[in-house]
Amino acid sequence: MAMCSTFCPRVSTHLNCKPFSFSPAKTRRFFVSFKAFSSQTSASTPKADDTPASIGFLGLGIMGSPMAQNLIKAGRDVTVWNRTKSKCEPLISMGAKYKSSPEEVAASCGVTFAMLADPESAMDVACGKYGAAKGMGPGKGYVDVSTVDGETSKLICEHIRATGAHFLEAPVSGSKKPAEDGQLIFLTAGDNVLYETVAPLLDIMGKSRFYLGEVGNGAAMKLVVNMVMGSMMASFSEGLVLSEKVGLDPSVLVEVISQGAISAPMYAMKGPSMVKSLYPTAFPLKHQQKDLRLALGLAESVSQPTPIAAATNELYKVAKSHGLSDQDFSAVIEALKVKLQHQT
Ligand SMILES: NC(=O)C1=CN([C@@H]2O[C@H](COP(=O)(O)OP(=O)(O)OC[C@H]3O[C@@H](n4cnc5c(N)ncnc54)[C@H](OP(=O)(O)O)[C@@H]3O)[C@@H](O)[C@H]2O)C=CC1
Ligand SMILES: O=CCCC(=O)O
Repeated sequence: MAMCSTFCPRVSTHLNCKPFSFSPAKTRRFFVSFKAFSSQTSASTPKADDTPASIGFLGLGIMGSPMAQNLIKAGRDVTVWNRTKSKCEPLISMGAKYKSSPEEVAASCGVTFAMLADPESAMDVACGKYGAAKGMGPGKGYVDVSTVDGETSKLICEHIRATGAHFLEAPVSGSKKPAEDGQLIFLTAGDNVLYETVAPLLDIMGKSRFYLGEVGNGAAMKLVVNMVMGSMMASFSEGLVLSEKVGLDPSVLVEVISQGAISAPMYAMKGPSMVKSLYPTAFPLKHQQKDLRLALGLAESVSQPTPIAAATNELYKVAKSHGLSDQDFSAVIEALKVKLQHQT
C-alpha cells in the first residue's frame, strides 16, 4: 500500500508493551502502544499489509476532517461522507472519493471510521435508514471514534456485529491541533482482531493507542478523562476571574500556574486567549457539556458521587444558555462573568 514518505517513520516504529492488569478485583486486560523508538515485534504487532485497501470516513467536522486528511496524506485510499456535503470538498480535492450515504461508504470500503457529534448522530449514521450498518458485512470493520456513552456504543456494536462485521470503539483524547498533527490518543475497545487490523491507521492519526477490552470501556475512559478536563477548565476559569477581581493580573496567574505543580498544557495553551476573552474553537463547549452529562450518567449507573462534575456541568449549561455552544469550551469562563438578572 502506497504511503507518503513523511509519514512512514511513525507508522513502522512502535513499542508494544505487555498487557498489564488494571484492577486486582477484575480480570480485565489492558494493552497500550506508543509511538516509540523500537520496532520490536510480538504476537500483537500489526502488519501494515493487513490493513484494508479502502478506508471510509464519516463525519468531517473539526476532528474528522484533519484525521481523514492525515490518512490521505499517508497515501491511503479514502472515501468520505458528511451530512453537509461542502465539508467533503477539501478532502475530494486532496484525492478522496465521495459517496452520498454512510451505507454506500461502508459498502465500498474495508473499514469505515465515524467521527460524529454525539450519541444521537453516531446512532443515526451507523444504524439509520441509509446508515453504515446497511453496507456492512463479513470481513468489514466499523470504528467509531466519536465520544458517546457506553450504552450507545454497545447498541451500535450490536447492529454492526449482526451483519457479520467487526466493531471497535475508539474515542480520542486530544483536540484540533493534535488531530492535525497526527498526535491523538486512541482509547479503544471491542473486537481485538479489528484493533490489530486498524492499528497502522490509528498510528497515522495518533501518537498512542490503548486497548481496553470490552465495548464500553473505551467510552467510559474517554468520559472520565473529559469529566476531569471540564472541571479543571471550570476551576481555572474561577481562578482567572477571581484574580482579576482582587486586582491581580490574570496573565501573571497563568504564568505562575504554568511553573508550578498544577501546570497543565491546557492552561498554558488556553490561558492567554481566555485573558483576552477570545475563545477560538478547538473543542466546542456544547461537546464538553455533552461529555459532562454523559459522565454524570456513567457515575449514576454505579452510584458514584461526582459532586464537582455535577456543579461543573451546571456552569457549562449556563454558558450554553448564553449562546456559547459553538465557542471553545474555555468560554465557560463567561458564565462566571454574567451578572445576575435581578442584581441591584
Ligand atoms: N473538537 C475536539 O477537540 C474533540 C472532539 N471530540 C469528539 O469528537 C466528536 C466530533 O467532534 P468535532 O469534530 O469537534 O465536532 P463538530 O461539531 O465539528 O463535528 C460534528 C460532526 O458530526 C456531524 N453531525 C452532527 N449531527 C449529525 C447528524 N444528526 N447526522 C449526521 N451527522 C451529524 C457534523 O456534520 P455537519 O458538518 O453536517 O454538521 C460533523 O461532521 C464529538 O463526539 C466530540 O465530543 C473528541 C476529542 C476532541
Ligand atoms: O474531547 C475532547 C478532548 C480535548 C482534548 O483532549 O484536548
